[in-house]
Amino acid sequence: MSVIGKSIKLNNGTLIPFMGLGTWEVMNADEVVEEGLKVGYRLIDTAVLYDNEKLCGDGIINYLKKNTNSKREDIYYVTKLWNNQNGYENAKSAINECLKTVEGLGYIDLLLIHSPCEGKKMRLETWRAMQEAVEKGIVKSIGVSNYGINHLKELLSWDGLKIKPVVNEIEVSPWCMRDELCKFTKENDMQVIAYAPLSHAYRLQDEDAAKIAEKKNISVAQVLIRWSLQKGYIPIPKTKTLSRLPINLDVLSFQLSEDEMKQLDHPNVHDPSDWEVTTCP
Ligand SMILES: NC(=O)C1=CN([C@@H]2O[C@H](COP(=O)(O)OP(=O)(O)OC[C@H]3O[C@@H](n4cnc5c(N)ncnc54)[C@H](OP(=O)(O)O)[C@@H]3O)[C@@H](O)[C@H]2O)C=CC1
Ligand SMILES: O=C1Nc2ccccc2C1=O
Repeated sequence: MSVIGKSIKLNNGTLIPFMGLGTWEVMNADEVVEEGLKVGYRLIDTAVLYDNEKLCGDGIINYLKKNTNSKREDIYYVTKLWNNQNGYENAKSAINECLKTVEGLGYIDLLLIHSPCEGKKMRLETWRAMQEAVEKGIVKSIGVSNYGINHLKELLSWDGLKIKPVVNEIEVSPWCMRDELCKFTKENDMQVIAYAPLSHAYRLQDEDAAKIAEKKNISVAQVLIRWSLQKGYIPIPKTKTLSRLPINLDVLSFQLSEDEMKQLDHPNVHDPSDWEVTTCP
C-alpha cells in the first residue's frame, strides 16, 4: 500500500510526515516556516550549522499561537548536531543547547548526527549522548545523516546500541540516486530523508524533467519531489520564496508513470550538489 501523502511509521512507533521543508541558507526562517506551516508543511529541517534554529522555532511557535486548532504534536522539528559537537560530553551539552534555543517547543522530534566525519570513536560517543537524550524525553527520536553503509553497519553492530537510528538523511535526487545505500537503509528498517531533492536547483533545466513537467502542466520542482516520494523517500525541498512553498507541496494530485520514473533515473551519474562524506573513514 502506498504511504504517499500520509505520515510514515518509524521503527520506534512514532510518525514522521511524508515530506518536509528544508531551511539551509534561509535567513528569514521565522517567516518562511510560519508560512510553510500555514500552507500545510508539517516537518521542518534545520541544524546547528544553519544558524537559524531559533528562527525556525519562532516560526513554529508563532504559527501555533495563531492557529489554536493545531497542536505542538502536529509539527515535526528536526535538528542536527554539527561535527564540532561530537563526543559524549560535547554532544550532551550541545543537545541541551539545541533544546534551549527552541525552548518553547518543549522537545525535539528528531535529532540527527549531521555527518560521520569525526571518526568511529566520536560517532559512537555522540550516539551514546543522543540515546540518553531520548531516555530523558527531551528528544523523541534519533537518526543519522550522510552515513554510508559502513557507518550504518558500525552503529547497528555496536554493543552500546540501545536505540536504533530511525532515519538516514542523505542527498538523493535523479542525479545522485544512491540505490545501494537507500536499499540498505530501508532494509534495516530506517527511513531515507532525501535532502537536496531539487539538486540544489542545479538540474531544474534538465530536458527530460522539463518535458514531463510540461506534459503535466506542473513545474520541474514538483516532478522531482514526486520522483522522490514514489521512490519511497521523505523529500525535504527548500525554498525561501514564499510563493514556491505551496507549489512544492502540491505533489499529491498527479503521478509519474513507470516510464516517466525511468526517464528521470540516472543510475550511472553520481553528481552530489553538496558535500559527499558517506565514504569517509
Ligand atoms: N544533512 C545534510 O547534510 C544536508 C541537509 N540538507 C537539507 O535539505 C534541504 C534541501 O536541500 P537544498 O540544498 O536546500 O536544495 P534543494 O534541492 O531543496 O534546492 C533548493 C533550491 O531550489 C530552489 N527552488 C525551490 N523550489 C523551487 C521551485 N518551485 N522552482 C524553482 N526553484 C526552486 C531554491 O530557490 P529559492 O530558495 O530561492 O526559492 C533553492 O535554490 C536543505 O535546505 C537542508 O534542510 C541539505 C544539504 C545537506
Ligand atoms: O543543508 C546543508 N548544506 C550543507 C552544505 C555543507 C555541509 C552541510 C550542509 C547542510 O546540512
